[in-house]
Amino acid sequence: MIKEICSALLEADVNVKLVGSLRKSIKQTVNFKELAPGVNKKRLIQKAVFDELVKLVDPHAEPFKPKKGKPNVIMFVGLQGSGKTTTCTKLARHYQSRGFKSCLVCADTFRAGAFDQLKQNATKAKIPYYGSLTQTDPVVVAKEGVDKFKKERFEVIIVDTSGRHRQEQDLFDEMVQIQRAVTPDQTIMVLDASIGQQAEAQSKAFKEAADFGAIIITKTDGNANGGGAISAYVSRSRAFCR
Ligand SMILES: Nc1nc2c(ncn2[C@@H]2O[C@H](COP(=O)(O)OP(=O)(O)OP(=O)(O)O)[C@@H](O)[C@H]2O)c(=O)[nH]1
Repeated sequence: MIKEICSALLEADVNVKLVGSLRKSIKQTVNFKELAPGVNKKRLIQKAVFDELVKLVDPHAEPFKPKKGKPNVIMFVGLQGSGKTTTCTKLARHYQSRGFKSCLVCADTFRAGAFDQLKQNATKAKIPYYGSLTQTDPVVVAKEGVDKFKKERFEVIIVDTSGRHRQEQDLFDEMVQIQRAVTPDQTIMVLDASIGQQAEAQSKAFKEAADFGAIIITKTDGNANGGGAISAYVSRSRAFCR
């Protein structure tokens, strides 16, 4: 059974070294020689695997929690099409349903249609939003939006930024400028699960530029390679957004 589980993890693009250490820890945890008769071995292995996987992604740090009664600015960064806009709205709804006055700011002036997309998502989710069809400087839009919502006493202000690649220095500089302008309490990097082992280099580049505090992995529903992103992430020892 352990062999099957390890094969499944390898198929899901989990780093081979991680699978090896996982296998070792499971074998140490489940000592077959000393098992009492009648013990359900299958259950025991399942629990050991589950515990090890949880340990693997445990950031050993308290996840970011917004504070009531004050503005908490969250900025999203990530590659093009990784799912930032979609996830921003999901997170805004998540906090809204937990009693936080939440809103969205579209600082993506790069992609035509980005503001419309955010508007559509936000309207559907009944989340107030801010953006501009005429202002081309994302730093200005981000600052205006955050200032406006702060004045209106919003508690969770989520800033969506445009997608960028680590090779695009100008876009990276722009991301840093937005970060300086809105001084977020938390920066979240969004990673598409299908990126696989590439995630490590990407997250390293983003970490060095924007110093994110958490990662959200998207599209785990449609792709079997989520393990690559997870293992790359584990190697960078960053906190998952929970
Ligand atoms: N299956 C699946 N699709 C998703 C998920 N998250 C986002 N998408 C889809 O992925 C596509 C890109 O998502 P966006 O939210 O626009 O990504 P983005 O990072 O804001 O894109 P840019 O602004 O161009 O950088 C859209 O078609 C989404 O519907 C997810 O968790 N699962």
